[in-house]
Amino acid sequence: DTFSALRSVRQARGNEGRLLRRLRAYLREESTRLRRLSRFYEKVRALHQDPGASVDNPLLAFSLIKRLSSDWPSVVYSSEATENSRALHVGFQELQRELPGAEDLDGAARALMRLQDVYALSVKGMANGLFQPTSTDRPPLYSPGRRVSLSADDCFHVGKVAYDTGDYYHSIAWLEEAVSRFRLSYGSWNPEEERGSLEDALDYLAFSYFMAGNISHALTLSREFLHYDPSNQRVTRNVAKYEKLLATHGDRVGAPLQRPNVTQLQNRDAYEELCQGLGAQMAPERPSHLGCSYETNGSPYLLLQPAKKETLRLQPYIVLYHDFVSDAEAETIKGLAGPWLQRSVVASGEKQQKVEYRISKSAWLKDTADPVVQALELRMAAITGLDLRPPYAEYLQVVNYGLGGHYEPHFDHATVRRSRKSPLYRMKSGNRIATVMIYLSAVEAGGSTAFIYANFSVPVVKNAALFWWNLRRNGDGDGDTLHAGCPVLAGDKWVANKWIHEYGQEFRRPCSRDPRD
Ligand SMILES: O=C(O)CCC(=O)C(=O)O
Ligand SMILES: [Fe+2]
Repeated sequence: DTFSALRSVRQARGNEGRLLRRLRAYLREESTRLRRLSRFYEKVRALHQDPGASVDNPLLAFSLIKRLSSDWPSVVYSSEATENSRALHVGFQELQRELPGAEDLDGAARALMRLQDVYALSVKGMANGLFQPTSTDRPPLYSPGRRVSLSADDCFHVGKVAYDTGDYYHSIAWLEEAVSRFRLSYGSWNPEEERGSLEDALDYLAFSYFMAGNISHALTLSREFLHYDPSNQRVTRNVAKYEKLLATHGDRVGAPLQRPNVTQLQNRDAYEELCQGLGAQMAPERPSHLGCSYETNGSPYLLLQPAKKETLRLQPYIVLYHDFVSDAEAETIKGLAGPWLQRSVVASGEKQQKVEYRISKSAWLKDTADPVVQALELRMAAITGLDLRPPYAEYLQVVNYGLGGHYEPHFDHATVRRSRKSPLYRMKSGNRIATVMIYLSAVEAGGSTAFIYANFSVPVVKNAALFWWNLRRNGDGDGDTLHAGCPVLAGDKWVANKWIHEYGQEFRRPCSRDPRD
C-alpha cells in the first residue's frame, strides 16, 4: 500500500509526475489534431464565402468533388483521436498497478482523523490548511510553507470513510465541513455536478445526526435536501419519520457525541497529551542525576570518540546518545532498507499481522548487508556493553512511517512471560531485554516517542539513539516501559530498532533477586 510509508507516498508523487507528462503529450497531439481540423474548416469556409469561387470553374468543381469524396470522409472518420486516447490509456495502465487504490484512500482518510484526534486539531482549521489545536490558546503545531485547503469533496470523502464504519463522531465533523463548502460554492461553476454533491453530503450528514440522536438536525438537513430534490421518495419518508419521532419522543440529545474507542488504548488521554507536548517534559528542577556526560564505557571503540549520553530517566532507565550516527550513515541505512520496505506487522499470538495501531513499513538489515550496518552494530555493542551477535539480538529493523504513521502504546518485550508461542521467542534466546532505537531522520512535527507510564516524551532528535531496558534484572518485563511512536504530523520519520535478547547478557547484565532492580 501507499499510505503506510512516506517513501511510498513520494513514489506515488513520482508516478503522478509520469502521468502528467503523458497527459501533456496527449494534449499536444490533440491540439495538433484540432489545429489541423480548424485549418480544413477555415479553408472550405473561405471557398464558400468567396463569390468568385464558382463551381463553373472546372478546377474548383474538381476540388469540390475531390473534397467530398475523399477529404471529408478522412476528416470525419479519422482514427487519430482514438489513437491519442488509446496512448493515454496505455500509459495509465502501465502505471495503474502502482497507483494508490481504495485501501489507500481509506488509510489516508483515517490518517487525517488520527491527526485530528491525537493533536486535538480543529476540522475547520485542517480543511483551511491549518494545524490549529481546538483550544486556541495553543500555537499551531505545524505551519506548512504553503497553505493548501481541502476541497468540499475532499472533506466529503473523509466523512464518508467515517460514516461507512459507523463512526458518526467523525462523519459529522467532516460532513459538516463538506456541506458548508458545497453550499459556499453552490452554483458557482457547475450547478449540476455540485447540486448532486451537496445533496449527497446532506444525505449522509442527516443520517449521521439521526444515528447520533439529534433528530431535529437530521430533519432540518433532510428538508434542505428536499429543497434541491423534492421528488426523492426515500428522503421524503425520512422527513415524515423524523417529524413523527420528534412529536412523540423529542430529541435524544443527551451527552455530546463521544469519540469512538477504536483502539484498545486504556490510557488514550495520557498518550495524546504526551504526543502534543513539544518534547521531553522534564521535571521543573532537573534532578542532578539526570544530565549529559561523555561515556567510553571501558570500550576501546569509544576511547577516541566517547558517546554523548543524555540520561533522561533512571526508573525506567532511558538514555539518549546524541550524534550516534552521521548523516551519511543514516542515508546509507535508509537507502539499503528502502527497496525492502513492507507493511509493518505486530506479533499477535503465534502470528504476525497488519494492524491499525502500527502504521509504517519496515525492513530487516543483516550486518552483512553493508559495512555501515556492521559499524553500527559494533557501536551499539560498545555503548550498551551487550552481546549483539546472533542470536543474542535481532537484525536491524528499519522503519519508515507513513501518513499519520504511528505505533500506539506497546511493550517491545513479550508480556506473556515465557509464552513460547510468541514469535519473539523464535530465536530461542529469551525475551527482548533492551531496545536501541536510532532516529535516522528529523520530522517537521509530531512523531515523538512517548513513554506513557514514565510520563514523558522524547522528540525526534536526528542521528541520536535511544536506549532503554525492557526487562528488570530478575527477567520480568518492566511495565514502566510502555511506549509509543506518536503519529507523524508532518515530515518523513525513519527509525532503526535493535532488539537485544536476554541470552548472552548473563555476565554483562547480571540478574538480581531484588524485584525493584
Ligand atoms: O517510532 C518510535 O518513536 C517508537 C517505535 C517503537 O516503539 C517500535 O518500533 O517498537
Ligand atoms: Fe517499541
